[in-house]
This record gives sequence, C-alpha cells and structure tokens, in this order.
Amino acid sequence: MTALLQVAGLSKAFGGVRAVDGVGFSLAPGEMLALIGPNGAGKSTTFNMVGGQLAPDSGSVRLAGQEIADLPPRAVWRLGVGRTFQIAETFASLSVVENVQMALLSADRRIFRFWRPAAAHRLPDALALLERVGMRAQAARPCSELAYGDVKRVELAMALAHAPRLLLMDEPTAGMAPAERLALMALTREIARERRMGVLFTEHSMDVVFGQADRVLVLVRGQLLAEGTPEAIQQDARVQAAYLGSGKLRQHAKERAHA
Ligand SMILES: Nc1ncnc2c1ncn2[C@@H]1O[C@H](COP(=O)(O)OP(=O)(O)OP(=O)(O)O)[C@@H](O)[C@H]1O
Repeated sequence: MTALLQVAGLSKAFGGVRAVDGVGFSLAPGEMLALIGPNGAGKSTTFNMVGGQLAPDSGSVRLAGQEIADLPPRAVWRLGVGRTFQIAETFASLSVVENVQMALLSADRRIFRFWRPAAAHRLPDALALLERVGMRAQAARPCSELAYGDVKRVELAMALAHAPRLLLMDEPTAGMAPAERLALMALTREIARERRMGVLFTEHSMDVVFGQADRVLVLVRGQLLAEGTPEAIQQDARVQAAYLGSGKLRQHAKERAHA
C-alpha cells in the first residue's frame, strides 16, 4: 500500500548547522505520528519542509506517491496537507461559526469580501464541524470570549474545513492545562480515525505523546535516533540517554508504572 506520507533523506542546513540531516519516515492514513526531540533537534524545520514553508536542500517528501518537496505552501495545502493555525487577531471579534465559515471560504478558494459577510457561506457545514469538536453550543459567541482550550477546538474545526488528508500540528497543546491537552489530542485522534486523516504532531507533553500517538519518531541533532510504538520508545535506552537531564521520560514511565 502507498503510504500517505513518505519522507526520505530529508536534509536542511542553516549555515554550518545541519538542522535536519537525512531524515526518513512514513505515515499511514488515520495514523497519529508524534515527532519529539530536545530543543533544537530539527522538529520545526522538518515540519516546515513537509508543509512547503521551507525547501529542503535534498531529499523527498511524497504525499500519496506525489513529490511535494519543491512545491510552495499553497500548492501543498491544496493537495491536502493542512495545518492548525492560530485564529488571527483580526478574526477574534468574529463569532466562532464565522471563523469556521471563513476557513470554508478559503477551502473553496473564495476570497472573503467584507461587503459580503462570511455568514452566508455554508452555515450547516460550519455547524457540523463545530458539533464534531464539541463547540456547537458556542457557535454564536465571539472567539475573543472563549477559554483557551475552546479556542484550540475551534482552530481544529477550521483546519478540518478543507478536509485535509494529512494534518500537521506544531505543538498544538502549548499553553494548555494537562487535562485539556489530553482531551484535545484524544479528539484529534478520533477524528483522524474517522476521516482516515494522518496526523503529524510535535509535542513537549510526554503524557500526550505516550497517551495519544500510534507511533513516535525521536529526532536528536537533526537525525532520527529512534522510531517505534510509545511503549518501545519509552524503554529505549538511547532515547532515555538523549533526554537525560530533563528526566522527562523516566519520570513519565514511573508515573505510569504506579498508576
Ligand atoms: N531560519 C533559521 N536560521 C538559522 N538557523 C535555524 C533556522 N531555523 C532553525 N535553525 C536551527 O536549526 C536547528 C533546528 O531548529 P528547529 O527549530 O527545527 O528545532 P526544534 O526541534 O523545532 O526546536 P524547539 O523544540 O526548540 O522548537 C537549531 O539549531 C536552530 O537554531
């Protein structure tokens, strides 16, 4: 079977720094794949090369068999690679449902015209997306009034508006409380399964990584150190060594053992 995403030999240097150095991995439809690693490991650089924001020095990125490494971000997006994006300041005064309608307008490649409000566009579809992320009851509220965790759900609904085949989430739960983090990623996981949508995400919270990922990639200094199930990664001595100092992985393993 053709993988949804197939990355091979991906490399990018900034001056003398090999930010990403020969990275390869694949991702299946419906799969939640976490990309973890210490600060500066090359996670964002990898993301940006998959999403088209950065051109790799070498290597390939194939989406369902098609090479996308040299395409601009908009073209990559049109082929079905979505990204969660933060609700822009300018849209914070719009209602929750209007924000999703704006995303639907964009998905339909229509230009938002200020004299024709987004309110007219695909209202039932916008409400259905909000229902799916548990935000239907708050559809009419301005986004600026929402709790932070709820904003993240709206952002997820917006990312789903163009029905991506692959969703890239760069630290989706940053700034959220632990229980909210798990809830957001559990929801993302359910939706990924339903839609057969692959999800590549970076995440600093080990609870989220080990609780919600199907598979984990560990990057260290631009190279893939390990790849495997959450259980295998937690027990991998090389990974533990790479994280030594923060003690994050051991701590997590202990907590789970005592739970
Ligand atoms: N535009 C750039 N110009 C120069 N160096 C860069 C640039 N972007 C990234 N780097 C360097 O490349 C390396 C990888 O950075 P990257 O941001 O991809 O890591 P990361 O794993 O996402 O880190 P973090 O967890 O801190 O976000 C770092 O050494 C960083 O300083």
